[in-house]
Amino acid sequence: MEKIIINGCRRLQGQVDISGFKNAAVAIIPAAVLAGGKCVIDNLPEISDVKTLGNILTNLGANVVQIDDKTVEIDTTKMKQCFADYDMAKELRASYYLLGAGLGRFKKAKVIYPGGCSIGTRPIDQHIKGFEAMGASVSIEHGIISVEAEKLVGAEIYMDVVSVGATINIMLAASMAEGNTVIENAAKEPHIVDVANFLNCMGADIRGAGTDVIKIRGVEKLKGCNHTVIPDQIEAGTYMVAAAATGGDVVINNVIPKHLEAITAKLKEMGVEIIENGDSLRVISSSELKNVSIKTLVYPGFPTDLQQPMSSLLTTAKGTGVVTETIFEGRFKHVDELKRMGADIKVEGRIAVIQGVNKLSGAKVSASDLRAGAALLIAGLMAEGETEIDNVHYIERGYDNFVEKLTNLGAEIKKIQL
Ligand SMILES: CC(=O)N[C@H]1[C@@H](OP(=O)(O)OP(=O)(O)OC[C@H]2O[C@@H](n3ccc(=O)[nH]c3=O)[C@H](O)[C@@H]2O)O[C@H](CO)[C@@H](O)[C@@H]1O
Ligand SMILES: C=C(OP(=O)(O)O)C(=O)O
Repeated sequence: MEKIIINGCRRLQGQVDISGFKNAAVAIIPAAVLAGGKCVIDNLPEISDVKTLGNILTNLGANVVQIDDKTVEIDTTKMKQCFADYDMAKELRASYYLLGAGLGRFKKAKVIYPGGCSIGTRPIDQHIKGFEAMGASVSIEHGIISVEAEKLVGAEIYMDVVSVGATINIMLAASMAEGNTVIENAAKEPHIVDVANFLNCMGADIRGAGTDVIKIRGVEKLKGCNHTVIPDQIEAGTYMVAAAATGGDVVINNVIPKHLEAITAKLKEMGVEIIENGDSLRVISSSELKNVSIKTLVYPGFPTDLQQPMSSLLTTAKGTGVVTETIFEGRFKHVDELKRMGADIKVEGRIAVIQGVNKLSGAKVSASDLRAGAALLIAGLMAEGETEIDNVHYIERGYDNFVEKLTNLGAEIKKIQL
């Protein structure tokens, strides 16, 4: 077992380079199944979700070669089917992208019902609705989802809820369906655009990604290609919050500032100075920050993945902040841990009311999920004394080399093996 130990109250200063986007990478790796050829994917984050997906593809007959720390070559030529190993696939939610990719290439696939972090229910009815509209039959038995189509045919699909996962899964399948697919009320997140760019580079014909209407003309065959994953907006946002929370002055490199507008606006509202310079943002905190309210929304709204880290920052901001989580009902599990550190937070359903206190104090806390872990890292950096965080494996699902990156910024943080 591993733990993180942080000695708090150190001002973060310096520069940090942001890695490739986890939530794009975990869709792009399964998408390589569609190529039936060799793809080279770089700027991948060094995180456990990426490693697990590489292992799943290897197990399915793909040749996955690590070229360097951030680059893999995936050759899916010899793959014959897409029935993912149960135990491997249950490690992460994103294994469900093998459904869309397998359906597109082999006209069938089997994957465990979504696993990953426990942040509330992760329904897939919109994915199923899309697959069925294209002529697939879908069954769920013993926790395994099976999809199969004699003929996959493009369709007009109106999404009842805006879903990132369903939009991507339908794009994957539709890329190799016969005829045209239109996804209405599609999600617009940056990772949708990145996956669409990857598919188009493989020879797909997708237009409109990044808007709420995506049009896909199915093609018979795709081919391998090279792709660079976009920067991780959530990792970037987490370091922005960490800088703000420690009275810091940090330059965050390799970002797309447009993807960070929601978090930038909120931090500015709190009194943080943010200076944009090309693909870098400099975050300069002030001694007294004002509390704000946030409401998680689909892109370009405030991302649910940053709600927990942001909540830590609000615990010592002056006044009252209201956090409304509209996407995942189980995303307040970090709150009890923050209270252990002295935070004043009341949760009522999907709303948390945070009353700013003077300081947090270090404590032994436990990460319940990936972004709860990020929230506790930030709280530990803010707190007086020592904070001990367990369940480090959750944080490693999504944060590339975070101990090294934070140490380089002046944090006193170490990982210990027990
Ligand atoms: C909109 C949103 O913020 N999506 C985030 C969500 O994507 P993820 O793809 O996991 O979640 P979705 O975007 O699919 O879910 C959005 C909402 O739609 C609901 N839903 C989803 C699918 C479905 O078939 N039926 C249904 O009702 C979900 O319960 C949720 O309330 O987590 C990812 C990983 O943290 C993030 O990268 C995404 O940005
Ligand atoms: C919850 C997350 O990931 P996943 O949906 O892959 O579990 C996340 O990235 O915050």
